[in-house]
Amino acid sequence: MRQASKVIAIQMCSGVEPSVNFQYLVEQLQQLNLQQPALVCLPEAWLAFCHTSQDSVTLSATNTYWIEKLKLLCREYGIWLAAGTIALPYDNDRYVAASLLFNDVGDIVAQYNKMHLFDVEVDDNTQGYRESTHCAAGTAIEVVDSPFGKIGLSVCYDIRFPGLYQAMVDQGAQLLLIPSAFTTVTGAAHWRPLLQARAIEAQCYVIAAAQVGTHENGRKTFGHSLILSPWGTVIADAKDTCGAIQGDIDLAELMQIRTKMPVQAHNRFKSEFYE
Ligand SMILES: O=C(O)CNC(=O)[C@H](CS)NC(=O)CCC(=O)C(=O)O
Repeated sequence: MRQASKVIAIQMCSGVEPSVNFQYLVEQLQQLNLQQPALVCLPEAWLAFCHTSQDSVTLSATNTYWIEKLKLLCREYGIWLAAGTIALPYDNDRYVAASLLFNDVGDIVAQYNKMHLFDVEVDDNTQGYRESTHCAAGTAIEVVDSPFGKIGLSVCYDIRFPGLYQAMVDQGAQLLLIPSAFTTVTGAAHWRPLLQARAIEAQCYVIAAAQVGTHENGRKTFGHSLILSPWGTVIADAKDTCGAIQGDIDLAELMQIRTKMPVQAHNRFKSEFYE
């Protein structure tokens, strides 16, 4: 059995300028003084929380520059890094919201593109959200092995679609990453119960690094980055301040929870019960 390892979520109030947001990440890593193995998780749109989605398309053409710098950071600090989302090119007027996972020598070991896009009216003094205007939806789930356990990648609005998480658990997921930029209105009502439900029903650790506060682009986000145990317990909550929270992953505890309450084996909505 693998020993306990550290997971970290960095809560951010990203502005529009990548170099400023990147510098914030570097300062956080300098302060953290991490022991290995450690997995550092960043929020959705951490590198650039743009004024318009057209700006995200424009930036997507140059973001490989930052990806190369992230590889070096992983090597320098000996960390695994789940880099929230970064806009990467899709076609002339669309990007994909790519969630990249780097290992501790700076290799990209997984890329998940956000599947569920936030085309939603929210009573928060905005005109509503139309993410699909300039973002192309991902089409594939991503579960990947790591020293921390099997990691399933997802992003923000994905949290509302439990079928995605069931599919990742079917592929062996033990940790669910949910980098986010939740609205304050939906966050206050839904964020924590949704995350707890996914942790409990999937019997997985959940690491949800979030954006917080009033951003340079005028948006407001809910914060409360959370680390949850597979029992649904809140291990750490970043509340409404920027900075890092930490938790320990114990796969022996996860196995014990799954052995005592084998909900995956009991699930009547799996095809083997119909055939
Ligand atoms: O657009 C960017 O630059 C970064 N991306 C976001 O902020 C995304 C799309 S608008 N936000 C969400 O998915 C919020 C979901 C949410 O709040 C809910 O499900 O209630």
